[in-house]
Amino acid sequence: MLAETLAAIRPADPRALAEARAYQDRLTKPKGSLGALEDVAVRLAGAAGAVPPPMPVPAALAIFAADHGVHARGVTPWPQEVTVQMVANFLAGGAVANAFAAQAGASVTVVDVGVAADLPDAPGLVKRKIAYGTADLSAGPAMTVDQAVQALEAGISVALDLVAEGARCLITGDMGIANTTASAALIAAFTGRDPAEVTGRGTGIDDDTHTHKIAIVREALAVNSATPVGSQPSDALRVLAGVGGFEHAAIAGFVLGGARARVPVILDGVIAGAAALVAAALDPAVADHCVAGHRSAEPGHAAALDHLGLRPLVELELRVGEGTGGLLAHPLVCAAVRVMHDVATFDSAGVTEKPV
Ligand SMILES: O=C(O)c1ccc[n+]([C@@H]2O[C@H](COP(=O)([O-])O)[C@@H](O)[C@H]2O)c1
Ligand SMILES: Cc1cc2nc[nH]c2cc1C
Repeated sequence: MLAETLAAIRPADPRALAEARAYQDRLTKPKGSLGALEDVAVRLAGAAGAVPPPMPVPAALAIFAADHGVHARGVTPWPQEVTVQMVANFLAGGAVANAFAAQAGASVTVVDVGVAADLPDAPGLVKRKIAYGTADLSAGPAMTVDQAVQALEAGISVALDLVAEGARCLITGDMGIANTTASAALIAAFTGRDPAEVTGRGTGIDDDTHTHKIAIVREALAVNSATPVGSQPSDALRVLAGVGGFEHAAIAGFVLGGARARVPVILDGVIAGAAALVAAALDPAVADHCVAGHRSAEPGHAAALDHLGLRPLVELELRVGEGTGGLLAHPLVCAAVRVMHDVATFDSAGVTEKPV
């Protein structure tokens, strides 16, 4: 399924991109006056191969949940059980992501790809557990390449299923105590930045723990020979398996699945940024199908977005994950596309253009 998906992904359609850009300039507004929103609408036109692009509604949020062996190294103040407890909270509708999803009119699907506990069946829960958490990435590979592929394929099939059910915009979400450590390691590996530049404070840690966390990321990169990453897909898979998490792998698959279905994917925070680097290393064309919902407070997120060439729509110092930043950006993406559907042209409205 991974190979089939990679073979099916197409880059942005250059004709639709050019046509959308030219159309923006004919709408009744000064040229370029909608700033970055014009770029979003043009990007979606290129991704869909249509001008105007389809409205990105309804939206579907998928929260990929997993645990991390590196938790045992003291990289986060939170107990590992919070992952499974928050999964229950998402399913009961009580998390920030649920509130923001209600506001955005988005559905919420929770996917267990590696929580370190058994979960009872529940509406809205998709069970695709690969293992009960990863191994400690600072001691050796976090997972096998085979497990990484299984998690990628879980993400692809969740994306394709949501699109088959009618979703026309996919939003990435994550839950996993300690996953900002794996995110930092992936970002350092794929961007070549130093761990000290891209390792942040996650849910909130003191200076000593932050110094320790940077050292753990360095150990992880060294023990897994995770940098530099070569240009073959097998290199990307090896690095993902070495220092990633199951949710990173699944989110990378979710992004690939959206690109395959030509349905735009709004990326959330640093975990999604790290996962998108994996997806883009597997197929650079996926970036054309992504919108960066926001820029989180984690320093590695900006590094990931720069590497991907994506500009975040919202910057509110959010650092909760779950898909919250992606959900907040959804109405902006809708507004950008609606302009192309609803706004009159200078010709149709009889408005005089600026003399050239
Ligand atoms: O989305 C982000 O950029 C983000 C930044 C910091 C923390 N988080 C969330 O916090 C958890 C990981 O934090 P930590 O400190 O345990 O590595 C995980 O469940 C993430 O969803 C998320
Ligand atoms: C309470 C809590 C909620 C979260 N949501 C995403 N990551 C989280 C981490 C914690 C600790």
